[in-house]
Amino acid sequence: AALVVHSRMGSSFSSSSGHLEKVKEMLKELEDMFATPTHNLVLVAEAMAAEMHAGLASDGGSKLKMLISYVDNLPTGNEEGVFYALDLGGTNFRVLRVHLGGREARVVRQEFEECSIPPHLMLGSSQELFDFIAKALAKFVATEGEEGLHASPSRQRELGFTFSFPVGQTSVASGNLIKWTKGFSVEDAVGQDIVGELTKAMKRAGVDMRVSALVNDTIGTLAGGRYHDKDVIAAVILGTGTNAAYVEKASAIPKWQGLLPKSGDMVINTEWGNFSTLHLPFTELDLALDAESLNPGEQLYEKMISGMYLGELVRRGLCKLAKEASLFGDTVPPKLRTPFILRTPDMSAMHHDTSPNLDVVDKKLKDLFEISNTSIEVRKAIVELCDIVAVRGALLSAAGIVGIIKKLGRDTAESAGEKSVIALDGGLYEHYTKFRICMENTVKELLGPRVFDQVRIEHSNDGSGIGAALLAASHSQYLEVEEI
Ligand SMILES: Nc1ncnc2c1ncn2[C@@H]1O[C@H](COP(=O)(O)OP(=O)(O)O)[C@@H](O)[C@H]1O
Ligand SMILES: O=P(O)(O)OC[C@H]1O[C@@H](O)[C@H](O)[C@@H](O)[C@@H]1O
Repeated sequence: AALVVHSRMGSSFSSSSGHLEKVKEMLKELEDMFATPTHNLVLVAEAMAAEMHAGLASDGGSKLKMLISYVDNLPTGNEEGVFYALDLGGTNFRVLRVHLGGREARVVRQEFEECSIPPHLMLGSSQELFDFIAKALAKFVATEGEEGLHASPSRQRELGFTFSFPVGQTSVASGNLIKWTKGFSVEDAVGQDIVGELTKAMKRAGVDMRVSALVNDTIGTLAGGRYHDKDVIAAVILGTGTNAAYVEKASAIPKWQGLLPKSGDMVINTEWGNFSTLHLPFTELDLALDAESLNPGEQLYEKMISGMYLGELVRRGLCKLAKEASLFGDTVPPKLRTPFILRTPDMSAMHHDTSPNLDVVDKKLKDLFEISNTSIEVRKAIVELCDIVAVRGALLSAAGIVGIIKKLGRDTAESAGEKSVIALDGGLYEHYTKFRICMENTVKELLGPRVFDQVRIEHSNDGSGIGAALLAASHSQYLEVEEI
């Protein structure tokens, strides 16, 4: 395979004294530990495709749950009316109102409110979490003006619920929470029907609304992406967590016991964050992060790639350099030991610092760790560490995407006729430029130019919100009535 060429700050860092010599040596060790050469990426991609097959063959057949979404037809573009969407992600929570105007008008109007999820609710009770969501929804519904009433007169409002956690769907509008991921651990919600929990909370909050679709955010993004581009076949989220969904042939799902859908398609939520293979470059930093996480042994691929964890991996690398190479002098600055104090946005800001004296790095060190008077060489070492961690995440994300393309048999010159569009979203993808560029370049390197010509990676901004509203519309209770 072609040599993967990716941006590396690399050799700009030179040593001027003994301790810097040790820092440089250790950075080289870390670079070797994090290395994912091309032949490795090819094996990771092949392992992803194989695990996808295994996960479709039987429940428990793979670390990839390959969850059936019961979404067997994606939006047509004809959807009309006012629909609501709730989008519960790993960091943010949004309520949306979308006025759909059908094929011509498309999205007539979209309003939304976003807020960060109070951290204590991520570790509290199910009722506290869902009451918070329902109360925010009640407040937002109250702002609906005349327009909404005209668009959907005397109808019970309907809602698409985007829920960014693994759910064992029992229908398109019901499903039981399998486990929490990222920073959530609301124990009494595990195993519960998420729609049931929300419906009870909406009643308590006086909201008269029906949940007509419960979808993972990757499915919402896929639906939102397909709404604008018929060639969208998969969606990937690189946000607080990471995941992918794609359109599978219903006949290629041995574990599917239901009737084959008319469309012949079934959207699958791969839950690829839980992917694992021997070909992943596990380092001591990954093992320690996993052991001390809320979900040890779970989501190992996600913990190497996604926004919740990249900054934490850099922090752990800095601790190692401080302890073993005296990066910041004879002691380890106390704040450096605080888990998750270095968030990925901070890492990204340092990584993208183009100032001659790396002033952004200097400011972050002061603001976050109360570390000052660092030399330019130390700051360059920190940027180099950010690059090592980010590049590995980008390379592994690219290998995952190529794995899906392989699973769909679209990685060969024979399939060159078919366009394959991958809808991408998530705050990490959207804001971490070096990560995004490295990932996209790597997909191209791994597929080769001919096949890559038929593959497009598109940013589907906020696809999951619109997508959830579209899926609510296409599964509306009123739709059946009209059809009859
Ligand atoms: N400037 C940034 N640089 C790098 N990563 C970022 C930046 N801003 C946000 N992120 C990452 O994106 C994540 C938020 O992703 P987003 O998709 O917006 O929300 P959610 O994960 O809740 O769906 C954050 O957890 C953070 O890790
Ligand atoms: O949008 P977020 O919060 O980054 O979530 C991305 C993924 O995060 C993973 O942890 C969840 O298991 C997935 O279901 C989800 O799609």
